Amino acid sequence: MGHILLFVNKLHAFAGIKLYLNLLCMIIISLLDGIGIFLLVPMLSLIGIFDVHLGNVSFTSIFDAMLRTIPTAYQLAVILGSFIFVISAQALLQKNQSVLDAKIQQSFMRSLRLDIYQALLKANWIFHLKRRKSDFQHILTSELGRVNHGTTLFLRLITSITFMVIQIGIALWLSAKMTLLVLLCGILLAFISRKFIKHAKEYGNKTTELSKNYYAGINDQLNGIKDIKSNLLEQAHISWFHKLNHDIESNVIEQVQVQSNSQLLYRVSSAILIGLFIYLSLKIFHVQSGQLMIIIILFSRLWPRFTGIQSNLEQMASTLPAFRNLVDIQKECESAVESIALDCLHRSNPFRVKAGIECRGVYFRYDQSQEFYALNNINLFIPAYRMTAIVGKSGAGKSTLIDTLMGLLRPERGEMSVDGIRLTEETALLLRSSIGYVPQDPFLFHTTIRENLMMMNPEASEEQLWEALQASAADEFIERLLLGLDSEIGDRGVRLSGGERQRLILARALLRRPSILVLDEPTSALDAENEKRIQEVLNRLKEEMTIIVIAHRLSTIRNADQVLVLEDGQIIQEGGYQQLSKEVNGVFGQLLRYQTEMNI
Ligand SMILES: Nc1ncnc2c1ncn2[C@@H]1O[C@H](COP(=O)(O)OP(=O)(O)OP(=O)(O)O)[C@@H](O)[C@H]1O
Repeated sequence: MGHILLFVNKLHAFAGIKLYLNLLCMIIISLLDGIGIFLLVPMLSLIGIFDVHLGNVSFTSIFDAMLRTIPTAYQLAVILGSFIFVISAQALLQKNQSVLDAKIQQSFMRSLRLDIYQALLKANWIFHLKRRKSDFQHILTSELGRVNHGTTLFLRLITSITFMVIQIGIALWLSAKMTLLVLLCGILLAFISRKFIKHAKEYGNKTTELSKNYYAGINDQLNGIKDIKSNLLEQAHISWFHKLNHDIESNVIEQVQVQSNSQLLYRVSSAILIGLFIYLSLKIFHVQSGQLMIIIILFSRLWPRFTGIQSNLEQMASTLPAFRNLVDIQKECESAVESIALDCLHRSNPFRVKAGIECRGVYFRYDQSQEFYALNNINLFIPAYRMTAIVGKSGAGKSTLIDTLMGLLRPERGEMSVDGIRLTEETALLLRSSIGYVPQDPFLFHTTIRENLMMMNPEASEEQLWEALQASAADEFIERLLLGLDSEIGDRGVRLSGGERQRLILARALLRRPSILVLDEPTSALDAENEKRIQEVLNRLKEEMTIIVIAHRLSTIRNADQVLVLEDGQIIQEGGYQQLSKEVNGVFGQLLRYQTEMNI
């Protein structure tokens, strides 16, 4: 329940006065509802429509006196007219309150969604490395939907409780003894129903787990659809999907069974109680028929409130795990938040590297409970306006080193500096704002080429776009497209070849006019002709920026000024390309030899 209260506090902080206005509306609606229904029968009996004895029902004397001032011929019309007025006023207010309710709720959900999304984007890279992406999708869609439902239920609960309290007040005024008896039964019912709430919470936990697996599985399988189809793995995945859906179905049916059991209990207990009440009223308390009529009306109004609240609580219990999930992820994101506000970064001037980047005794581990260091005592200097290449076998630590240089990963030990200034978490972020990054697995959005490029620099002119495209050797293939820059490139750029995607990503990175250009395997998907073009491009760009490039294809880095060879997280060789290629027994010489042999 603590988690729900946390959200209620948030809702309170968010909606403020509107929440109280909503509550006030609810109170007035409840009052009008109570007045309209409860008083109709006694009023009709006052003018002799019903032959019931109202006896000593205290409030009737007030209305009796009022009715006497009206001519008899108009009394029925006045009573029915008042009834219609009260109920219509209540309906009108109810309509407006429903809209206000929806507005509060929807704007609260919008702000919640935005908070979570921002928290996710502002969390540091190591946080993202440790989590499954599908968990975020699950939270931002399914879990937020359940929290939305939980918030609706909570607001409905407040309405029901307000309604009930007011109607209890009116009922107490009508007949204290009978009302207290109904209340006692209500409390008894709440006590018996505790186990239903507990079950609902358990099913809620199971729902969270199952929907998390569903999202993760779907995500993985859709990402690997080509793999599935090429390797004829369809049947295995369909079986997985079948089983998971069966589990989801069973969970929902069990949940509905528990809910319908509780509904059965409420209905049967309601019938028993009504029978018991009528019996007690007539045989033990000897109440008059007027009072009995009021008691029946009162009971039929109050009891559904009790049961409504009860089933509301059960449904809320099943949404509790989603609230907990959301709170946990937000807390985790907040504890992993990058120290500088992103909007500050946009306001600050771009950082330009003048001398170079230095690492001294840098160590990094992905898992601090393990002994394995992905970077182990790294000492290096990357000179500005030069091309530095990082090479090594698979798993040597190249990507980890690049991520550390970009400030995505923080060294566990050691120091990093730029132009002699020590890199803190804050300055590392500033440094990142001046980096253009071309990843190994280029990601493009499902939109036009133009929009994909403009994301990096929304103010770029047509001329600047083509300049970047020329620099990355992407101009020719775009000119050939029917819609040129306005061509849609499909999901993750699927309508382009691997090499075209790589060149487009390079153009996008160049649009930012970065001080440092970081390329992770920039030519892995290029043919020899385009590789040569990229080589020339990089050679030219050296004059404007510092270039760091990871390359398995060593031909790409032929013009590198410095080559760093990594093995097991350590730099085992460094020097110019020509110098290292002459050291035939060195790792670089070996790598070069393997590649030359493979190309023959
Ligand atoms: N997110 C991670 N969590 C745990 N260990 C990781 C993670 N990423 C990489 N590693 C480990 O760190 C080591 C260095 O990995 P890294 O990706 O830096 O190598 P690499 O040289 O870039 O390899 P490749 O050329 O295959 O991309 C490897 O042993 C790898 O298993």
